[in-house]
Amino acid sequence: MVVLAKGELEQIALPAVQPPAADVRAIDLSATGPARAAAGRALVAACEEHGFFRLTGHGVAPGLVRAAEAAAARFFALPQPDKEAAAGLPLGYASKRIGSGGDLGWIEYLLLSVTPSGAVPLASSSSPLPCAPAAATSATTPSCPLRELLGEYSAEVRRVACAVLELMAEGLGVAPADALTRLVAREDSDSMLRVNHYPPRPELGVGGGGGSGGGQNLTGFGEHTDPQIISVLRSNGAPGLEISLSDGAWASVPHDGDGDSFFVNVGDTLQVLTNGRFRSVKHRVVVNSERSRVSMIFFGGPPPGERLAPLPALLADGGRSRYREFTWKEYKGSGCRGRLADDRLCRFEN
Ligand SMILES: C=C1C[C@]23C[C@@]1(O)CC[C@H]2[C@@]12CC[C@H](O)[C@@](C)(C(=O)O1)[C@H]2[C@@H]3C(=O)O
Ligand SMILES: O=C(O)CCC(=O)C(=O)O
Ligand SMILES: [Fe+2]
Repeated sequence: MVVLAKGELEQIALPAVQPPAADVRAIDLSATGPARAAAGRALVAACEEHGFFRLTGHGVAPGLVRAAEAAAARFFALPQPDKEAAAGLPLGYASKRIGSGGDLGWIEYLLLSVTPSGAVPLASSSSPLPCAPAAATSATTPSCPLRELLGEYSAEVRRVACAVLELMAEGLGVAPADALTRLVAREDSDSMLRVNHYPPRPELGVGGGGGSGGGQNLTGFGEHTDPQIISVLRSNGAPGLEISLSDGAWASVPHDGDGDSFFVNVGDTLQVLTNGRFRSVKHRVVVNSERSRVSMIFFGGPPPGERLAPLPALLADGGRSRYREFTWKEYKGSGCRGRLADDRLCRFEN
Protein backbone atom coordinates (compact mmCIF):
# COMPACT_ATOMS: atom_id res chain seq x y z
CA MET A 1 0.00 0.00 0.00
CA VAL A 2 1.20 3.49 -0.79
CA VAL A 3 -0.05 6.19 1.58
CA LEU A 4 0.77 9.78 0.71
CA ALA A 5 -0.11 12.90 2.63
CA LYS A 6 -1.98 15.56 0.64
CA GLY A 7 1.12 17.70 0.20
CA GLU A 8 3.06 14.67 -0.96
CA LEU A 9 0.45 13.82 -3.58
CA GLU A 10 0.86 17.33 -4.98
CA GLN A 11 4.62 16.77 -5.24
CA ILE A 12 4.17 13.78 -7.51
CA ALA A 13 1.26 15.04 -9.63
CA LEU A 14 2.06 15.40 -13.33
CA PRO A 15 0.12 16.93 -16.21
CA ALA A 16 -2.08 14.40 -18.01
CA VAL A 17 0.09 14.19 -21.11
CA GLN A 18 0.55 10.98 -23.05
CA PRO A 19 3.86 11.19 -24.94
CA PRO A 20 4.30 9.56 -28.35
CA ALA A 21 5.51 5.98 -28.51
CA ALA A 22 9.27 5.47 -28.73
CA ASP A 23 10.72 3.63 -31.71
CA VAL A 24 12.45 0.91 -29.70
CA ARG A 25 14.71 -1.48 -31.61
CA ALA A 26 14.35 -5.22 -31.03
CA ILE A 27 17.57 -7.22 -30.72
CA ASP A 28 17.51 -11.01 -31.07
CA LEU A 29 20.03 -12.56 -28.70
CA SER A 30 19.60 -15.99 -30.27
CA ALA A 31 20.84 -14.88 -33.72
CA THR A 32 23.68 -16.98 -35.14
CA GLY A 33 26.12 -16.68 -38.06
CA PRO A 34 25.81 -13.52 -40.17
CA ALA A 35 22.59 -12.64 -38.33
CA ARG A 36 24.59 -12.44 -35.07
CA ALA A 37 26.99 -9.91 -36.57
CA ALA A 38 23.98 -7.89 -37.74
CA ALA A 39 22.44 -8.14 -34.23
CA GLY A 40 25.72 -6.85 -32.73
CA ARG A 41 25.70 -3.85 -35.07
CA ALA A 42 22.01 -3.15 -34.35
CA LEU A 43 22.66 -3.41 -30.60
CA VAL A 44 25.50 -0.86 -30.82
CA ALA A 45 23.29 1.47 -32.87
CA ALA A 46 20.48 1.18 -30.30
CA CYS A 47 22.86 1.93 -27.41
CA GLU A 48 24.21 4.98 -29.27
CA GLU A 49 20.79 6.30 -30.25
CA HIS A 50 18.57 5.66 -27.22
CA GLY A 51 20.67 3.71 -24.72
CA PHE A 52 17.68 1.38 -24.65
CA PHE A 53 16.37 -1.60 -26.60
CA ARG A 54 14.01 -4.56 -26.48
CA LEU A 55 15.55 -8.00 -26.18
CA THR A 56 14.11 -11.16 -27.71
CA GLY A 57 15.57 -14.67 -27.98
CA HIS A 58 16.94 -14.47 -24.41
CA GLY A 59 16.09 -18.05 -23.48
CA VAL A 60 14.70 -17.38 -20.00
CA ALA A 61 11.92 -19.90 -19.39
CA PRO A 62 8.53 -18.13 -19.52
CA GLY A 63 7.41 -20.31 -16.60
CA LEU A 64 10.18 -18.92 -14.35
CA VAL A 65 9.30 -15.34 -15.28
CA ARG A 66 5.60 -15.93 -14.67
CA ALA A 67 6.27 -17.69 -11.35
CA ALA A 68 8.55 -14.86 -10.11
CA GLU A 69 6.04 -12.23 -11.20
CA ALA A 70 3.15 -14.08 -9.55
CA ALA A 71 5.10 -14.53 -6.30
CA ALA A 72 5.95 -10.80 -6.37
CA ALA A 73 2.30 -9.89 -6.92
CA ARG A 74 1.31 -12.12 -3.97
CA PHE A 75 3.95 -10.45 -1.82
CA PHE A 76 2.57 -6.98 -2.60
CA ALA A 77 -0.95 -8.24 -1.80
CA LEU A 78 0.11 -9.23 1.75
CA PRO A 79 -1.13 -7.18 4.71
CA GLN A 80 1.05 -4.10 5.23
CA PRO A 81 2.59 -5.30 8.56
CA ASP A 82 3.82 -8.48 6.84
CA LYS A 83 5.51 -6.44 4.12
CA GLU A 84 6.93 -4.04 6.67
CA ALA A 85 8.62 -7.03 8.31
CA ALA A 86 11.00 -6.95 5.34
CA ALA A 87 11.39 -3.16 5.55
CA GLY A 88 14.74 -1.46 5.25
CA LEU A 89 16.35 1.29 3.19
CA PRO A 90 18.09 0.86 0.84
CA LEU A 91 17.65 -2.94 0.90
CA GLY A 92 14.34 -4.58 1.67
CA TYR A 93 10.73 -3.42 1.33
CA ALA A 94 9.81 0.25 1.10
CA SER A 95 6.94 2.33 -0.14
CA LYS A 96 6.76 5.84 -1.62
CA ARG A 97 10.39 6.83 -0.73
CA ILE A 98 13.14 6.18 -3.25
CA GLY A 99 16.70 6.66 -2.07
CA SER A 100 17.58 8.96 0.79
CA GLY A 101 17.36 12.31 -1.01
CA GLY A 102 13.62 12.88 -0.56
CA ASP A 103 12.25 11.45 -3.82
CA LEU A 104 8.67 10.23 -3.63
CA GLY A 105 6.66 8.08 -5.99
CA TRP A 106 3.39 6.14 -6.29
CA ILE A 107 5.30 2.93 -5.71
CA GLU A 108 6.13 0.16 -3.30
CA TYR A 109 9.11 -2.09 -3.95
CA LEU A 110 11.59 -4.72 -2.87
CA LEU A 111 15.28 -3.94 -3.40
CA LEU A 112 17.68 -6.84 -2.96
CA SER A 113 21.37 -7.44 -3.37
CA VAL A 114 21.99 -10.49 -5.56
CA THR A 115 25.00 -12.68 -6.26
CA PRO A 116 25.77 -14.81 -9.34
CA SER A 117 24.84 -17.95 -7.45
CA GLY A 118 21.41 -16.45 -6.97
CA ALA A 119 21.30 -15.83 -3.21
CA VAL A 120 19.24 -12.84 -2.16
CA PRO A 121 20.80 -11.35 0.96
CA LEU A 122 18.81 -8.73 2.77
CA ALA A 123 20.36 -5.83 4.64
CA SER A 124 19.93 -7.51 7.97
CA SER A 125 19.04 -11.01 9.00
CA SER A 126 16.30 -9.54 11.16
CA SER A 127 14.50 -8.51 7.95
CA PRO A 128 13.13 -11.79 6.63
CA LEU A 129 11.38 -11.90 3.30
CA PRO A 130 7.94 -13.03 4.40
CA CYS A 131 6.26 -15.94 2.74
CA ALA A 132 3.89 -15.05 -0.03
CA PRO A 133 1.25 -17.76 0.14
CA ALA A 134 0.78 -19.55 -3.16
CA ALA A 135 -2.52 -19.15 -4.93
CA ALA A 136 -4.89 -21.92 -3.92
CA THR A 137 -5.24 -22.91 -7.57
CA SER A 138 -1.54 -23.41 -8.14
CA ALA A 139 -0.65 -26.97 -7.30
CA THR A 140 2.91 -26.71 -8.59
CA THR A 141 4.04 -23.57 -6.75
CA PRO A 142 5.68 -24.17 -3.39
CA SER A 143 4.11 -22.23 -0.58
CA CYS A 144 7.10 -20.07 0.34
CA PRO A 145 8.83 -19.39 -2.94
CA LEU A 146 9.60 -15.67 -3.12
CA ARG A 147 13.23 -15.61 -2.02
CA GLU A 148 14.09 -18.75 -3.97
CA LEU A 149 12.27 -17.60 -7.08
CA LEU A 150 13.87 -14.17 -7.08
CA GLY A 151 17.29 -15.77 -6.56
CA GLU A 152 16.74 -18.15 -9.45
CA TYR A 153 15.27 -15.40 -11.60
CA SER A 154 18.17 -13.01 -10.96
CA ALA A 155 20.75 -15.72 -11.76
CA GLU A 156 19.02 -16.32 -15.10
CA VAL A 157 18.74 -12.64 -15.92
CA ARG A 158 22.40 -12.08 -14.99
CA ARG A 159 23.23 -14.76 -17.57
CA VAL A 160 21.20 -12.77 -20.11
CA ALA A 161 22.94 -9.50 -19.13
CA CYS A 162 26.33 -11.19 -19.63
CA ALA A 163 25.29 -12.55 -23.04
CA VAL A 164 24.16 -9.06 -24.07
CA LEU A 165 27.50 -7.59 -22.93
CA GLU A 166 29.35 -10.22 -24.96
CA LEU A 167 27.36 -9.37 -28.10
CA MET A 168 28.02 -5.71 -27.35
CA ALA A 169 31.80 -6.28 -27.21
CA GLU A 170 31.56 -8.09 -30.54
CA GLY A 171 29.53 -5.27 -32.07
CA LEU A 172 32.03 -2.71 -30.78
CA GLY A 173 34.99 -4.78 -32.00
CA VAL A 174 36.44 -4.79 -28.47
CA ALA A 175 38.78 -7.59 -27.34
CA PRO A 176 38.81 -9.70 -25.26
CA ALA A 177 35.26 -10.92 -25.77
CA ASP A 178 34.64 -10.77 -22.00
CA ALA A 179 35.92 -7.19 -21.56
CA LEU A 180 32.45 -6.09 -20.37
CA THR A 181 30.92 -9.40 -19.32
CA ARG A 182 33.53 -10.19 -16.70
CA LEU A 183 32.49 -7.16 -14.60
CA VAL A 184 28.96 -8.49 -14.11
CA ALA A 185 29.79 -12.21 -14.03
CA ARG A 186 32.20 -11.98 -11.10
CA GLU A 187 31.05 -13.30 -7.72
CA ASP A 188 31.79 -9.89 -6.16
CA SER A 189 29.84 -7.92 -8.80
CA ASP A 190 27.66 -5.37 -6.99
CA SER A 191 24.33 -6.27 -8.55
CA MET A 192 20.78 -5.74 -7.40
CA LEU A 193 17.29 -6.92 -8.13
CA ARG A 194 14.41 -4.52 -7.76
CA VAL A 195 10.75 -5.50 -7.85
CA ASN A 196 8.49 -2.49 -8.27
CA HIS A 197 4.75 -2.36 -7.75
CA TYR A 198 2.84 0.68 -8.95
CA PRO A 199 -0.73 0.35 -7.65
CA PRO A 200 -3.51 1.66 -9.86
CA ARG A 201 -3.79 5.44 -9.88
CA PRO A 202 -5.96 6.71 -7.00
CA GLU A 203 -9.11 8.72 -7.69
CA LEU A 204 -7.50 12.14 -7.77
CA GLY A 205 -10.77 14.07 -7.84
CA VAL A 206 -11.62 13.06 -4.25
CA GLY A 207 -9.44 15.12 -1.95
CA GLY A 208 -6.35 14.30 -4.00
CA GLY A 209 -4.07 16.04 -6.44
CA GLY A 210 -6.70 16.33 -9.21
CA GLY A 211 -7.83 19.75 -8.10
CA SER A 212 -4.91 21.04 -6.07
CA GLY A 213 -2.03 19.27 -7.83
CA GLY A 214 -3.39 20.09 -11.29
CA GLY A 215 -2.45 16.70 -12.80
CA GLN A 216 -4.11 13.42 -13.52
CA ASN A 217 -0.90 11.44 -13.78
CA LEU A 218 1.43 10.61 -10.94
CA THR A 219 5.16 10.09 -10.79
CA GLY A 220 5.73 6.41 -10.10
CA PHE A 221 9.51 6.52 -10.37
CA GLY A 222 11.03 9.94 -11.05
CA GLU A 223 13.42 10.63 -13.91
CA HIS A 224 16.90 9.22 -13.48
CA THR A 225 19.66 7.25 -15.12
CA ASP A 226 20.68 3.87 -13.71
CA PRO A 227 24.18 4.01 -12.19
CA GLN A 228 25.29 0.46 -13.07
CA ILE A 229 26.57 -1.07 -16.32
CA ILE A 230 23.36 -2.61 -17.58
CA SER A 231 19.76 -2.96 -16.42
CA VAL A 232 17.47 -5.72 -17.66
CA LEU A 233 13.80 -5.01 -17.09
CA ARG A 234 10.70 -7.09 -17.39
CA SER A 235 7.17 -5.85 -16.70
CA ASN A 236 3.69 -7.30 -16.58
CA GLY A 237 2.77 -5.10 -19.53
CA ALA A 238 0.93 -2.35 -17.67
CA PRO A 239 1.98 0.96 -19.23
CA GLY A 240 4.07 3.71 -17.64
CA LEU A 241 7.74 3.41 -18.62
CA GLU A 242 9.04 6.43 -20.55
CA ILE A 243 12.49 7.18 -21.96
CA SER A 244 14.04 10.53 -22.75
CA LEU A 245 15.10 10.86 -26.40
CA SER A 246 18.30 12.62 -27.45
CA ASP A 247 16.35 15.88 -27.97
CA GLY A 248 15.06 15.68 -24.38
CA ALA A 249 11.46 14.77 -25.35
CA TRP A 250 9.75 11.95 -23.43
CA ALA A 251 8.51 8.90 -25.30
CA SER A 252 6.51 6.00 -23.90
CA VAL A 253 7.81 2.46 -24.21
CA PRO A 254 5.24 0.33 -26.03
CA HIS A 255 4.64 -3.12 -24.61
CA ASP A 256 5.92 -5.96 -26.74
CA GLY A 257 3.38 -8.07 -28.59
CA ASP A 258 3.95 -11.47 -27.01
CA GLY A 259 4.95 -10.16 -23.58
CA ASP A 260 8.10 -12.27 -23.57
CA SER A 261 10.72 -9.54 -24.17
CA PHE A 262 13.06 -7.85 -21.75
CA PHE A 263 13.98 -4.18 -22.01
CA VAL A 264 17.63 -3.23 -21.59
CA ASN A 265 19.04 0.11 -20.36
CA VAL A 266 22.57 1.39 -20.76
CA GLY A 267 23.71 2.57 -17.30
CA ASP A 268 26.11 5.36 -16.31
CA THR A 269 29.04 2.96 -15.97
CA LEU A 270 28.62 1.65 -19.52
CA GLN A 271 28.51 5.23 -20.76
CA VAL A 272 31.92 5.69 -19.09
CA LEU A 273 33.35 2.38 -20.39
CA THR A 274 32.38 3.40 -23.95
CA ASN A 275 33.77 6.91 -23.43
CA GLY A 276 30.33 8.44 -23.92
CA ARG A 277 29.60 6.56 -27.15
CA PHE A 278 26.63 4.83 -25.49
CA ARG A 279 23.93 6.91 -23.78
CA SER A 280 22.97 6.17 -20.21
CA VAL A 281 19.27 6.59 -20.87
CA LYS A 282 17.19 8.90 -18.71
CA HIS A 283 13.87 7.21 -17.90
CA ARG A 284 10.90 7.39 -15.54
CA VAL A 285 7.61 5.70 -14.73
CA VAL A 286 4.38 7.67 -14.96
CA VAL A 287 1.29 6.16 -13.36
CA ASN A 288 -1.94 6.69 -15.24
CA SER A 289 -3.57 3.34 -15.39
CA GLU A 290 -6.26 1.35 -13.75
CA ARG A 291 -3.91 -1.65 -13.89
CA SER A 292 -1.16 -2.38 -11.37
CA ARG A 293 2.28 -2.32 -12.94
CA VAL A 294 4.79 -4.86 -11.65
CA SER A 295 8.35 -4.67 -12.96
CA MET A 296 11.44 -6.67 -12.08
CA ILE A 297 14.81 -5.13 -12.88
CA PHE A 298 18.25 -6.69 -12.63
CA PHE A 299 20.99 -4.06 -12.25
CA GLY A 300 24.39 -5.46 -13.25
CA GLY A 301 27.11 -3.50 -11.48
CA PRO A 302 30.87 -3.95 -11.20
CA PRO A 303 32.79 -5.15 -8.11
CA PRO A 304 33.25 -2.32 -5.56
CA GLY A 305 37.01 -1.98 -6.05
CA GLU A 306 36.86 -2.12 -9.87
CA ARG A 307 38.65 0.80 -11.53
CA LEU A 308 36.39 2.28 -14.16
CA ALA A 309 37.59 4.19 -17.21
CA PRO A 310 36.92 4.12 -20.96
CA LEU A 311 38.05 0.86 -22.58
CA PRO A 312 41.44 1.45 -24.28
CA ALA A 313 40.10 -0.03 -27.55
CA LEU A 314 37.53 2.78 -27.64
CA LEU A 315 40.21 5.45 -27.21
CA ALA A 316 41.96 4.51 -30.42
CA ASP A 317 43.85 7.09 -32.48
CA GLY A 318 44.90 9.09 -29.44
CA GLY A 319 41.26 9.81 -28.57
CA ARG A 320 40.75 11.80 -25.41
CA SER A 321 39.21 10.16 -22.36
CA ARG A 322 36.04 12.01 -21.36
CA TYR A 323 36.17 10.58 -17.83
CA ARG A 324 38.85 10.26 -15.19
CA GLU A 325 39.36 6.85 -13.63
CA PHE A 326 37.31 6.04 -10.51
CA THR A 327 36.19 3.01 -8.57
CA TRP A 328 32.60 1.83 -8.34
CA LYS A 329 32.80 2.31 -4.58
CA GLU A 330 33.84 5.92 -5.15
CA TYR A 331 30.97 6.48 -7.60
CA LYS A 332 28.41 5.00 -5.23
CA GLY A 333 29.79 6.91 -2.26
CA SER A 334 29.57 10.25 -3.98
CA GLY A 335 26.62 9.74 -6.30
CA CYS A 336 24.03 7.63 -4.61
CA ARG A 337 23.09 9.97 -1.78
CA GLY A 338 21.35 12.75 -3.67
CA ARG A 339 18.19 13.08 -5.71
CA LEU A 340 17.11 10.71 -8.45
CA ALA A 341 17.38 13.34 -11.19
CA ASP A 342 20.92 14.41 -10.26
CA ASP A 343 23.70 14.15 -12.85
CA ARG A 344 26.00 11.71 -11.04
CA LEU A 345 28.65 11.45 -13.75
CA CYS A 346 29.57 15.11 -14.12
CA ARG A 347 32.05 14.98 -11.23
CA PHE A 348 34.06 12.35 -13.07
CA GLU A 349 34.24 14.20 -16.39
CA ASN A 350 37.62 15.45 -17.60
C1 LIG B 1 18.14 8.64 -5.19
C2 LIG B 1 18.70 7.47 -5.41
C3 LIG B 1 17.98 6.16 -5.42
C4 LIG B 1 18.96 5.26 -6.15
C5 LIG B 1 20.26 5.74 -5.58
C6 LIG B 1 20.13 7.26 -5.77
O1 LIG B 1 20.99 8.00 -4.98
C7 LIG B 1 20.34 7.60 -7.23
C8 LIG B 1 20.04 6.42 -8.17
C9 LIG B 1 18.88 5.55 -7.68
C10 LIG B 1 18.92 4.18 -8.34
C11 LIG B 1 18.24 4.11 -9.71
C12 LIG B 1 18.43 2.70 -10.26
C13 LIG B 1 18.09 1.63 -9.22
O2 LIG B 1 16.69 1.57 -9.06
C14 LIG B 1 18.78 1.93 -7.86
C15 LIG B 1 18.63 0.76 -6.90
C16 LIG B 1 20.20 2.31 -8.10
O3 LIG B 1 21.19 1.61 -8.03
O4 LIG B 1 20.27 3.66 -8.37
C17 LIG B 1 18.24 3.26 -7.37
C18 LIG B 1 18.76 3.75 -6.00
C19 LIG B 1 17.81 3.40 -4.85
O5 LIG B 1 16.60 3.24 -5.03
O6 LIG B 1 18.32 3.32 -3.72
O1 LIG C 1 9.64 0.07 -12.75
C1 LIG C 1 10.04 0.35 -13.86
O2 LIG C 1 9.46 0.03 -14.88
C2 LIG C 1 11.36 1.11 -14.00
C3 LIG C 1 11.95 1.46 -12.66
C4 LIG C 1 13.34 1.96 -12.73
O3 LIG C 1 13.72 2.66 -13.63
C5 LIG C 1 14.28 1.56 -11.68
O4 LIG C 1 13.88 0.81 -10.75
O5 LIG C 1 15.45 1.98 -11.75
FE1 LIG D 1 15.85 2.96 -13.60
